[in-house]
Amino acid sequence: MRLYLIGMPAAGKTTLGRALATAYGVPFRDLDEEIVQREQRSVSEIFAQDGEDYFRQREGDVLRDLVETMPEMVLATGGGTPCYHHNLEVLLETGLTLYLAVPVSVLVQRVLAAAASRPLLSALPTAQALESRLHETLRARQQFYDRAPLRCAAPVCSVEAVRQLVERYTTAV
Ligand SMILES: Nc1ncnc2c1ncn2[C@@H]1O[C@H](COP(=O)(O)OP(=O)(O)OP(=O)(O)O)[C@@H](O)[C@H]1O
Ligand SMILES: O=C(O)C1=C[C@@H](O)[C@@H](O)[C@H](O)C1
Ligand SMILES: [Mg+2]
Repeated sequence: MRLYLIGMPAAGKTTLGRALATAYGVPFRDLDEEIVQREQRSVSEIFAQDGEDYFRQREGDVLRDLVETMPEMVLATGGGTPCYHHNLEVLLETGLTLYLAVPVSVLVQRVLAAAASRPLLSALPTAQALESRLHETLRARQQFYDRAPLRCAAPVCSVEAVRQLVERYTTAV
């Protein structure tokens, strides 16, 4: 099986993705981490040195490479992945996509709690500025996220809850 997790920054894609991969006994991949490994520099460095367009190009290429080489995996995508370079079509056509729908208020708390790991977002001057930015980003991305066949709306989405969703979906289609 190929299971793809999409959603906003700090939605829990990496955390839940790892746990799901263990539960299903398939390899876990994190698209941001794959890009970092191949580029030998952090996401922030790539953005600062070569710009977002370059990052999005790399993101699309690495996604396609992973899909071609990994018949089974749980993949945590980057927050913007489904919104660029027809990546969403790649996801929808090659695996099962789950949208982690987490309220902006929860995302704000998580970003503030782990500021060091998200320098771009946590550089915003106030919690209100962060909240506005996340609302704005979500508004633009919702149309992409909503095309996922599976959605987990609780702020805390358990491995068991996802397994049931997947089971129900795969027996219904
Ligand atoms: N189900 C959960 N309940 C509570 N906290 C969680 C949960 N899942 C993740 N977190 C916490 O929220 C933060 C973000 O989680 P994580 O890094 O998995 O998100 P992400 O979607 O991969 O983010 P990014 O888009 O930045 O890669 C982490 O600090 C993590 O410990
Ligand atoms: O939401 C976004 O646009 C991003 C989220 C991260 O996962 C990284 O892919 C990068 O920082 C861009
Ligand atoms: Mg992540």
